[in-house]
Amino acid sequence: MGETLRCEVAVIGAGTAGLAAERAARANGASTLLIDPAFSGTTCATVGCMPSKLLIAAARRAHAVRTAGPFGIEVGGIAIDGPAVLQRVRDERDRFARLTRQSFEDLPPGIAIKACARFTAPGRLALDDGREVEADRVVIATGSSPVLPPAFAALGESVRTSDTIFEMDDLPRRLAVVGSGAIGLELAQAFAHLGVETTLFDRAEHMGGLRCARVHERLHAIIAKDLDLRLGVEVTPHAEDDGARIEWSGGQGDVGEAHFDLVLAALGRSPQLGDLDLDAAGIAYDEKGIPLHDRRTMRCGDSAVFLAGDFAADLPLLHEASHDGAIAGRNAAAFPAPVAAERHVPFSMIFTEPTVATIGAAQGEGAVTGTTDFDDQGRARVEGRNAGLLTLHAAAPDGRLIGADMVAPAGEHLAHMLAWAIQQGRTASELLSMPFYHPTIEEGLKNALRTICQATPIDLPQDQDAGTPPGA
Ligand SMILES: Cc1cc2nc3c(=O)[nH]c(=O)nc-3n(C[C@H](O)[C@H](O)[C@H](O)COP(=O)(O)OP(=O)(O)OC[C@H]3O[C@@H](n4cnc5c(N)ncnc54)[C@H](O)[C@@H]3O)c2cc1C
Ligand SMILES: NC(=O)c1ccc[n+]([C@@H]2O[C@H](COP(=O)([O-])OP(=O)(O)OC[C@H]3O[C@@H](n4cnc5c(N)ncnc54)[C@H](O)[C@@H]3O)[C@@H](O)[C@H]2O)c1
Repeated sequence: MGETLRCEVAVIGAGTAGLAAERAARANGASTLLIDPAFSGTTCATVGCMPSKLLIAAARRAHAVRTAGPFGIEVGGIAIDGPAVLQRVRDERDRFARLTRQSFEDLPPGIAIKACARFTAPGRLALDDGREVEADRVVIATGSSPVLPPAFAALGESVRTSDTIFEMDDLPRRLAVVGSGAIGLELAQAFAHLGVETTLFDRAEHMGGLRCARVHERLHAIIAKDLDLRLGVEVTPHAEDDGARIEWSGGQGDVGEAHFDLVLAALGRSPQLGDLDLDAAGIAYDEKGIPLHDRRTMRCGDSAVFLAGDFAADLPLLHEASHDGAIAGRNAAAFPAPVAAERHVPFSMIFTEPTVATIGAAQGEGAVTGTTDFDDQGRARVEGRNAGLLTLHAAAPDGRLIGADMVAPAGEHLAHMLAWAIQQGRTASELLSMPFYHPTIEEGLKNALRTICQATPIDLPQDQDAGTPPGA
């Protein structure tokens, strides 16, 4: 029998969510243990947010240079040095991962336990090094991993997921990206802008979780200019000596096959259940194995188990993982009197050019929708980034903003502004009372806001000008 470690709060998984949970539990006075088999860095730093944004940054440079012609700037002989692009991605990524690992070293002695955990009973964990943990409360924060169905796994060396794509030595010549969610869209466009001949497939007709059909139509037109886009198709992969052959067929008569050097499977992520053995934890879970929990407390039923991060499969995003962790950690420490937290407005972005974002509620019954078209918006046109559409949804009768869908230039800034306004319960009229600098992309929002004002009894504030300066 190995050693038994005891604590008030044990956190399983040292990713963004687990680190936040341990920090919060300790700050609230609990004795803690943080258990992870690797302590190699978070998904965000090692294979997620940061390497993907680094690749996108290189792609943006390449795209900007290639599209400089209309500004009277001719750049001849553009050469993309694939190994150098990927090396910078890894070098910068490794720096972020190193900083994350340093934060493990800052943990008080004895808290980090390098092992894989599984439940043997409520409040009891077996570690794979033979030790046991007895904890009054447990936070599960084991994250998620890429889905790779057997037909794709059978491609061997010719298939990559986001876990392995950044380890390539060089860019492929022809790439198939299967899955047009956040990962597929971001990486397919980035590789295409880096000169890789790219085809993006999805069995669904809709990309990137956009809810508004008009915004999706605009996204479709933008992405289809960058790469070969095939939505609504079933894909069958076949291994070949020097890559893979993809056969596809769809309801619209889109049938074909092509050879690719590499396939990127971006088919979604599933929670890392591993051999946690949730039955032994004494908690109820759904058909996918996700424990039933309350998002405001992150507590599973009336048990002493809490969830945080991608494992909870609510909104698998970085800012939600850290918020989950803070809520779960505090409540695990405060047990048995959990505090219900206000959750952020649901808010997700996809870092394509232009940016895709969905915020809050979709266009629904009773909602008033205003639109901003960026195809001819002043500042967007000045910058040669005039492509995109934004729909802004407000509740009747007061024009309180409730949600937005967009594919928009400077979308990451617009999306933040709107997410904050929506979370604060602001009305269209209140936003129009704020200063809008000229000429900016933000100014474009006025169109959508004014439409909402006109459709509600609370019209444009009387002390605000209703005119439009040139290029607004
Ligand atoms: C390619 C990609 C790009 C992304 N880009 C963005 C983005 O731009 N913006 C954004 O907001 N989000 C993005 N995300 C999502 C974001 O990275 C995740 O939501 C976030 O990292 C989840 O953190 P986590 O703590 O839940 O999981 P993780 O960081 O994965 O941590 C889970 C930890 O649990 C450990 N573990 C697993 N099983 C056990 C066990 N049995 N015992 C002990 N430990 C265990 C693992 O070793 C790991 O360290 C991206 C994700 C990917 C894949
Ligand atoms: N910018 C960001 O915030 C960002 C970036 C990347 C990832 N992420 C996070 O990572 C999560 C996972 O991303 P993802 O893109 O892998 O998942 P996803 O669930 O968003 O998209 C998966 C896509 O694959 C398609 N698909 C599944 N099986 C298929 C098959 N056999 N053939 C064809 N198409 C198939 C689905 O229809 C879907 O469109 C996201 O939900 C997001 O939370 C966030």
